[in-house]
Amino acid sequence: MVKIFKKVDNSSKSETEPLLNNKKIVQPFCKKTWFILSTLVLVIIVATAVIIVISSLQPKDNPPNAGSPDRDTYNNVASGSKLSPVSIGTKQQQIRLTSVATTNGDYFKKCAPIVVCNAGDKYRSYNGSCNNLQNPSWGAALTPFYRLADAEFSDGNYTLRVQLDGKPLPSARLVGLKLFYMRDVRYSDHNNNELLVPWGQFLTHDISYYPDDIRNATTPAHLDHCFEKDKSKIPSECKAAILIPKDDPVYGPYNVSLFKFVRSATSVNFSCPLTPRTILNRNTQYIDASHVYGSDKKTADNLRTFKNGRLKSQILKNEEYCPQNPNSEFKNGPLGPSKVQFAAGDVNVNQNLAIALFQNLFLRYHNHLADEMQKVNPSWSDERVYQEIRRIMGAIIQVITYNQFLPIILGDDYMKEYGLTGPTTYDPSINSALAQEMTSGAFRAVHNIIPAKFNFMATNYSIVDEVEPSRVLLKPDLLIGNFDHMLRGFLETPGRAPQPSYNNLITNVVFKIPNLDGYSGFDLMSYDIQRGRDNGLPPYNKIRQICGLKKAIVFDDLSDLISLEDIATLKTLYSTVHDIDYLIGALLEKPRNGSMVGPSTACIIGDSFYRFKSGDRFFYNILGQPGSFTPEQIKSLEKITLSHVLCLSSNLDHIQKETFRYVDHKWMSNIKRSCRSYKLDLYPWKEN
Ligand code: HEM
Ligand SMILES: [Ca+2]
Repeated sequence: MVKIFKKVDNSSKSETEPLLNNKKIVQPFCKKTWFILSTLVLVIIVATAVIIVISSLQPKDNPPNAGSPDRDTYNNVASGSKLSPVSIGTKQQQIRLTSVATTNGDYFKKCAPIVVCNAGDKYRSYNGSCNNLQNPSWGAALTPFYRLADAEFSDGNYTLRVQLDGKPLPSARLVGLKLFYMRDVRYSDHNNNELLVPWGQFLTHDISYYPDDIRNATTPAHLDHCFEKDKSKIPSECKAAILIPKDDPVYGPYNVSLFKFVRSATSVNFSCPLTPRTILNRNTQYIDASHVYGSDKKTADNLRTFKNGRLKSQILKNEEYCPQNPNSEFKNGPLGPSKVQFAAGDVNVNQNLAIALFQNLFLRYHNHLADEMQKVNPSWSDERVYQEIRRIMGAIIQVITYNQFLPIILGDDYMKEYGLTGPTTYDPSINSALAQEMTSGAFRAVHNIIPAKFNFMATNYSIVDEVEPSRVLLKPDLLIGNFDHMLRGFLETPGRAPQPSYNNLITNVVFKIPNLDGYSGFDLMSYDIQRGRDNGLPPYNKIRQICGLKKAIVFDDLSDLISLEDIATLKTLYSTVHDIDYLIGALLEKPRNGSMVGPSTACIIGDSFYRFKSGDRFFYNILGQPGSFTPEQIKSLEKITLSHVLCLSSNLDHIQKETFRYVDHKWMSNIKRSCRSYKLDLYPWKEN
């Protein structure tokens, strides 16, 4: 029997009265029941009042997230500390970080171009400007990374940080070796496949790019002189080179004594001499598919056919790929001549096969959607189709990131705590620019899930090739003809379990340059640590404070999150607990259950993605803006998973809905869905 309930005004009676066929049903209701119920209600009211009074007497530095697993940690926050995160709201406690940096406004006061915006624009600008109408340059390409805390340099402005006792920091290579050498322990993650890696990198290239210092383009050659006997001949760039210890198990036998490290370009390269060193992000700092289209109009126009909204492409072995870049500086890259150098919205498209695969997937997806949209709206111009698909692509990358990727990296609890779920309310006071602490620190900690090898898999799941990253640096030729093999390999291989170390190859022999005398190589971890120092990242202990974790006074205070064994090694490397590099602390922290990262990483990632969502006027589920999607369009977009993109842009025919989930093809193949079931419904875009 169906009961329909309707609110009635007469409060002397029960609040809701069941109606059936609009007739009142008389409920049996005796006086005794009425008495018991009202007594019960009275008791509840009194008890609640007592609880409220008691809790209001508690000190104000209560844990922002009482009841969560982080409760103890938050209890340790010094009360009133300027660096403490703030929790807001009562129903769903949310954590907000407050930047304590003093320099975030400098560029905008001194160097930002004057931008005139049209508040009614439906589409994003190419370079991200005019997203925030009060601060039109916020988040635009070629504006500074945001800082949560002031930069830390030993001279305040430029020179790499030193330890509290004045000694130089330990060599980045030495730190990596002592803590992580041959520590590849928990190899496989049987919940997730390897696809998290190319997605993580693809997402990174949407929001971040800072090239090496172009004023010092000759630096690598300079660095050959770092060991001159005549000290006056040693170039100043050597101060940032990464020293390799003599007893290095990999490089020692070849007498390789340093990694050539080139510092990043700063605002000085762009005629804006700010101090301290200020790094400009070359890509738009919104999740807006700028790596597909470009972060400026010239790049975007070069990638367009100007017909039917399509992007330029080339056909190789009967398949569609990104267009060739005839001007690529890597046609004769470190691995020898390369016939294939792709052009895309981000210059790093050819860095390795995984990112090249994803740039190509999204190029294909754009063209597929453009064709479909033209069918739905035959009268639309090339411009209209192109802009509408560009807008949809940005939205799809957001949907996949927030619905599929972040819940795995952060876990559901952090997702809720940092306000990364559900509808979005636009807040123009939020600058969504990418934090330096994120791009040079927290997000790089996810380098720990990069696998040592990429498997190429045939349709029968047999592995036809295993490719080490060192074979694919800046030379994506191998992708041609292997597109589906590579994609299948990522989908069908369990991921590398998150762990403190990076894989052994990427820290030792990746990007090995063959045919050179001696031995030359690259260590991603050394570079990540050094990049943090190059960009003036605050050390780990400072980030702990920003994140509301306990400030350590002595090394042993780290035992709340780091093992005693690792603390013992840290003591041999750093003079004090205040000197530890952020990335190192981030990697050593024990992740919270259900998350892949530790609290000080989750905090910076959580804050960043909160700002990318609430500070982006064009975020896909913000309503009431000229660029907003309609509720029907949002519904259609929210049905999208990465599996849609993979199905439509490859020859794979069955993919699971939870795209990043590892599905053992032997036992669980029935979880996979036919690619025919994945289709973006463009009907809500149909115009009469
Ligand atoms: C095959 C996989 C990957 C490779 C080979 C790779 C390699 C690199 C390299 C060489 C750099 C520049 C290092 C420097 O000189 O500073 C870098 C930067 C970075 N990577 Fe990765 N990475 C991969 C995947 C990922 C993933 C999965 C993430 C995160 C989820 C990530 C996040 C970052 C970030 C945030 C930066 C700095 C951003 C920038 O350069 O603008 N990477 N990566
Ligand atoms: Ca972007």
